[in-house]
This record gives sequence, C-alpha cells and structure tokens, in this order.
Amino acid sequence: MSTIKIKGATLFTMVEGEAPYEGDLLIKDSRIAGVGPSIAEEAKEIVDGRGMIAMPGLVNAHQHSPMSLLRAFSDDLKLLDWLERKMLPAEGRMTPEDIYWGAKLAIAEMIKSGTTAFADMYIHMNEIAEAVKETGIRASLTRGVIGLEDDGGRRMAEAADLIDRWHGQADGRITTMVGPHAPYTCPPHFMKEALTLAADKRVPVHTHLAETVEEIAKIREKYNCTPTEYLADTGILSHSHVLLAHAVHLTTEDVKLLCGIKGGVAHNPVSNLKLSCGIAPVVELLEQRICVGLGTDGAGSVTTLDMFEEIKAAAWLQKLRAGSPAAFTAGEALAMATIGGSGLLALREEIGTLETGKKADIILIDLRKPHLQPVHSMESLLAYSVNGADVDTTIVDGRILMRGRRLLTMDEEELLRQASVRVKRITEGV
Ligand SMILES: CSC[C@H]1O[C@@H](n2cnc3c(O)ncnc32)[C@H](O)[C@@H]1O
Ligand SMILES: [Zn+2]
Repeated sequence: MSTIKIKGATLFTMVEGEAPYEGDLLIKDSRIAGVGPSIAEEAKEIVDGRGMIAMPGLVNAHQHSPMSLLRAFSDDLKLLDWLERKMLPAEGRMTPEDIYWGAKLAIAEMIKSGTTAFADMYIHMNEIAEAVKETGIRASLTRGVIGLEDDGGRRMAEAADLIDRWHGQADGRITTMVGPHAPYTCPPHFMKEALTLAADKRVPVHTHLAETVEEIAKIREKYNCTPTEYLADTGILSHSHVLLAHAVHLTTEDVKLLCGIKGGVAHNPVSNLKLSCGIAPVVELLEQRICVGLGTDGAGSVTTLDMFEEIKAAAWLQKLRAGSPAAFTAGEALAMATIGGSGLLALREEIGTLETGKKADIILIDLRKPHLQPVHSMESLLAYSVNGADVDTTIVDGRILMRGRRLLTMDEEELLRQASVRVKRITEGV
C-alpha cells in the first residue's frame, strides 16, 4: 500500500463552516485516510507542509485541451469569426499525434497551476485519453460532435467508441460524456441523437450554451426561441446530468428552466471577457441553487489555463455586474473552482473537499512569498493574490504528480520541443 503524510500544513478543507487550521493529512493509496490537527500514524513518504496551504485540487470544468497548440495564435476576433476562420481550419490539420502532444502540454500547465481534474471536449479523444492515463491527472472526456456536416454519423460513432473504451479506465480517473457542440451547430435531430446515446450509455451530456448575442439571434431566427429553450425542447435539460458551458445570455425564464437540472453551468469568465461575450448571471444561478463550476475554455481563446485567474475574474465580474463588492465573495469563487466543479464532473462524492474517504486530489501552495504575506484572510489571499506558479505540489488519486514545481510524470523539455515543432504546420496560412 502507498502511504503519504502531509505534515504541518495549513489545511483549507473547503468543508462548509470549517475554518483553516494547522494539521496533518494522511493518504492511503488513492484516498484521504485522515485529516486533523495531528495524525500519529506514520507513512512511507512524508511531505513537509510547513509554510504551505493544503487545499483540494482545482477542477477545470470546461476545456479543449489540445488548443494549447493554438495559444496566442489568433486574438481580437468575434467568437464565430475566430472559430470558423481560424480554429476549425487549424484543427482540421491536427493529426492524432498533434492532439496527444497538445493535450500533454495543457496537462503539464494544469498540473503546474493546481488543476487536478478537468472536463474536456475535443476530437481524436483516444490520444487525449492516453495523455491523461500516462500523466496521472483526472479527466472527464467528451468527443465534441457538430451536426452540420455530412459525417455527423461517424463523429457520433466515435463518441460512442470513446465511452466504450475509456469510461472508468486509468484506475477510474477517466470518465466520459457525450458532447453535442452547441445549439447553433447541432440541429434538433442531431441533439436528440446525442441525447439518446448519452441515455443509452448512462453518461452525462456536455455542451456549449448561450455564449454570444450572435448565437441568441441565430437560434431566434431558426427556431424562434432562446438557446436554453431549444435545449429544453430537445430534452437535453431533462437528462440525468448536463454540463452547460458559458450560459452567458439567459433570460429570467431561461434561469427558471435551468432550476432543478442535474449537473449545472461551467462559467468561463476570462474567455467571456476576452471574446467580449458578456457576463454570466452567476449570482442569479447560485440563488436558484444551480450548481456552478469554473472553466477556462481552450487556450486558443483564453491563452492561459491558470484557474486562479478564473477565480479572480469570476469574483470581480460578479461584483461589477451587481454594482456591489459584497455581491460575490472570495469564498464563493473558491467553492466554484472546487466543489462546484466536482458537481459538474459528476464527482461530488469523490473530490472537491479534503475529507476522509475522498480521493486524494490535493495541492500545496507555498505562502513564503512577498505577495502572499501577511495572512489576514486565507480565502482572500487564495482568491485574489495566489497564482498558478505558487503551487508547489500537486497530488492526484494519491500520487504526487509535481513536487517542488518539478513534474514527475512528464519530460518537460521533450514536451516543449514537441509542441514547438508542430505548430508551424498546423497554423501556416490559416
Ligand atoms: C468539436 S470539438 C470542440 C470544438 O469547440 C471549439 N471551441 C473552442 N472554444 C469554443 C467556444 O468558446 N465556443 C464554442 N466552441 C468553441 C473548438 O475549437 C472545437 O472545434
Ligand atoms: Zn468551449
């Protein structure tokens, strides 16, 4: 049995009502075996937690990981222009090997900035699954399917194959979903086909929703309803679990339609800011007890996968939107990045807090830095001052993936070399 003890850290458990305290955390195999002020039981491996915060790993609830290869390639365009003129043509040139290295580049960035689980939607998913398996991170994988082209059927078959091959693999670190891309790329019959597949395979649906005003206009023109009403009409919102990325433009009626859904909304504040999409009504969603997690979206739009940037942006945008600094707190933003994300990945019982019995997905943040002292409020410090580079150690499923900022499951030099040799072919002339 593998055992690890984190000694003398400040434990920020994210358990409701529990204040941070100094203590130890014991890991046995993949799970947390004890958390408390002092644990007597010894372990094979000791991690010195003094001067560090131990907290649950962050959950990136919406991503397109291989888009790391398209980071800073195309900026300052409207979403649909950016997607149709730049991203889709470049993605059309990506080989399965490109996808594998792009996913690995994203995973390295995520582990180095404190993300321990992510929800991904992309193409060539077998390669992404291999990257997840090798690197030790946790992921919910979705083959994104667009229903506008002739080969929608082949894509749906790939979506089914991903589930059959990978659901529950890599010691259970990999789960899967079905991914009809968005209301504007999936006509009703195709949405229903995706829903049938998800129901047959008993997996969640992961889709984009109401990201831009252009999408609202398109769906109104085509179907005379809002994108949220469209998803309700096709039955998607009644599915056993739905992960809705963005949900920026919602009417009061739309929010009512989302009440009671199983799953929830992945809020992507930095991507929404950068593409000037708008500000999602997060406070209203939370008031209706709708689960909200945080995502980055792909590096092709957002540029960085550092979830601490999303935490800051989420808090600041909701304060601005409400015209009140009290409208949304640091603690609420941190909860979205951990507990909220765990709910969206359908892993609420397994990750998101530091509690005995849960999976050991833990990060250590080194506080011994000028921008992290003094410590008046741990929550404010974590939400407003910490950045991804402050993460010292990342543990997933009881395995240390980064220690002292050194990646232990990846050759970082080879990774950077592979990324740089691929991008010219993918992007030249696009
Ligand atoms: C078919 S796989 C997923 C597909 O989604 C594209 N994508 C990336 N970012 C966004 C976004 O913000 N809205 C909609 N679609 C997006 C990505 O380029 C892939 O083609
Ligand atoms: Zn997206």
